[in-house]
Amino acid sequence: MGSTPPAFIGAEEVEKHLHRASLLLPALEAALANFSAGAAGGVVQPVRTVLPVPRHSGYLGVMPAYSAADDALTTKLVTFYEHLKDSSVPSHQATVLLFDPSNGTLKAVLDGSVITAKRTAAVSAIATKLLMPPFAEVLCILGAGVQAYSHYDIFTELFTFKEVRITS
Ligand SMILES: NC(=O)C1=CN([C@@H]2O[C@H](COP(=O)(O)OP(=O)(O)OC[C@H]3O[C@@H](n4cnc5c(N)ncnc54)[C@H](O)[C@@H]3O)[C@@H](O)[C@H]2O)C=CC1
Ligand SMILES: O=C(O)C1=NCCCC1
Repeated sequence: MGSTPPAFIGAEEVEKHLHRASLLLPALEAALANFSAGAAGGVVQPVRTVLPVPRHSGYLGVMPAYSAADDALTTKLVTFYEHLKDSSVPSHQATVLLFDPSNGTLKAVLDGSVITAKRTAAVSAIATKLLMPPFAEVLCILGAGVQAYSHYDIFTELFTFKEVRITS
């Protein structure tokens, strides 16, 4: 590790930077296009490694990626556990590590849970923008957890629905 300790960017600060979910769209659209372009797009993103923790009904996922276009080297670490009723611990918890790609120094440790919530919903919204039939007027959400909220936020920011139905 370099002499300067890595910055720690907590959930509140991440949330502040991404206060409108749609702020993520341009960066994600570019990243998805780069990924889809194969080697020419300069994205290296191996399939996520998932380590089961069967004794505790959980998993640890490791998700490294490098983007040449952004010169960004990062990995997300995400745990996801069977959600126990009334548990105060979220079923999914994540941390993002950001490295200096030129020398491998760890530059920042970011809360990854807000990023996971908003990124996942934003990618759903991008797919929906391309695939949604023009006459769609009801938004249906299965589940009422973290992703339900983040999907509700961005979908109602970007599209107009007559009705929202949530089942959980
Ligand atoms: N592809 C991706 O990048 C990501 C995918 N996910 C996935 O999205 C899903 C939701 O994640 P979170 O909202 O963070 O979880 P969460 O634990 O916060 O919420 C899950 C919700 O689903 C409800 N639920 C459980 N079984 C159900 C059923 N049979 N029918 C209807 N509702 C049911 C629960 O009551 C709860 O409201 C999970 O499957 C998760 O693994 C989550 C994060 C990223
Ligand atoms: O991409 C993610 O983040 C996750 N995907 C599926 C399950 C847990 C988290």
